[in-house]
Amino acid sequence: MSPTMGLGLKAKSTKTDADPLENQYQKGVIHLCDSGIKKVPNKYILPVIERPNRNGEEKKVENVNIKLPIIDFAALQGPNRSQVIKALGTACEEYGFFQVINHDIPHDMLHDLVDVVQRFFELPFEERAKYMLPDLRAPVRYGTSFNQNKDGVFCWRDFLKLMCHPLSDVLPSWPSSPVDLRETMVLYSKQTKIMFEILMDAVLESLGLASATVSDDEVDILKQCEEGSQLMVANCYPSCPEPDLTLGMPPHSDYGFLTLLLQGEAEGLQIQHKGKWLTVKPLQNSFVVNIGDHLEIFSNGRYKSVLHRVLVNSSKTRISVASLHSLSYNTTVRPCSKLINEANPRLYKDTDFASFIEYITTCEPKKKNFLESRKLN
Ligand SMILES: O=C(O)CCC(=O)C(=O)O
Ligand SMILES: [Fe+2]
Repeated sequence: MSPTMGLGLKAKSTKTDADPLENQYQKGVIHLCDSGIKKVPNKYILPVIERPNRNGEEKKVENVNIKLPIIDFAALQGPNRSQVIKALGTACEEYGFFQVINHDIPHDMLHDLVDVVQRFFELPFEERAKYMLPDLRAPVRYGTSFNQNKDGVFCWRDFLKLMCHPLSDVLPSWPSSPVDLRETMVLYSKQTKIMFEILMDAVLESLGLASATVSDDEVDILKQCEEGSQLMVANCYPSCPEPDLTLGMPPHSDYGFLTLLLQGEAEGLQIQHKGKWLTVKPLQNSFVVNIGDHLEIFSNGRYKSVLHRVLVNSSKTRISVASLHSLSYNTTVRPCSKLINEANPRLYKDTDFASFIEYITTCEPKKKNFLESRKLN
């Protein structure tokens, strides 16, 4: 007899009650949809409390659509910069999200990117499966759900993650099919990196850190961003027969400093604002930018990473491409010393990208639980 049984504790069942289709789900939702399913399998059905559109009132479109604060990228670099910086600071404090227009990334390039990503997701499963690697640090990773090794309920999403730094090291691992994928994604990653650096500079200015030599040891944070990490995540959310039962992505915050998101015409992204889920209205050729956990830490809580999630729909596949930027793998992220004083004591411990990866290897990512684990007291 096991030593715990006599104490009335339940012995762990040796019976395997694994779903026989578990293996199938690991292959992703595109694969699942290709098999012609008409209903959402239990594996994807959320508990009622976590489902979208729980009450009819949330369906009244006029109540839920939101136009995010707009940041004019061209104006940011012109004579009205100080006004734009002010608007940026307000957007960061009130929403944690903003929409960037008038940027200088050619629209053709955005179109080509979405097109090549779509063609990647349309490749035969065996071709995509070459990149299904369990190691979260792999420079290229194809997968499904949010964290398929940990998620109890699966999300209605497949993804391709590409690390972008250092490019010459990672590029040979990127998918070789479609043939134009590497070239298109390299061009795009370089453009988004430049845009990130310009936006970070503006964010620092909005925090009153114009000099940019701001970290404890007087290391230039912008320089660290320039040498930092970039992860591109292409998301595919196939149309779903019962979209009210599941989510494309669960509520989460992004780990880095800023995320630059390109979404197509299909709605789906929702952000949490004042306790409500609001749908971000897509604006053609613009970027949705949001604050990640590392910027929340760096700003010592002045700018907060905001929970967001993705709804799926029954009529069309949705594609999005997120570019996540932070410092390099082992560089410490800590609250900026100039933002700490008696009235604003230090709120967070030191962290880095490596600790985040370690955390999600061992815990189910839920909402902002990584950031919570970095809070002092
Ligand atoms: O697809 C979207 O709209 C959002 C994607 C997202 O939140 C992410 O990749 O972290
Ligand atoms: Fe996200």
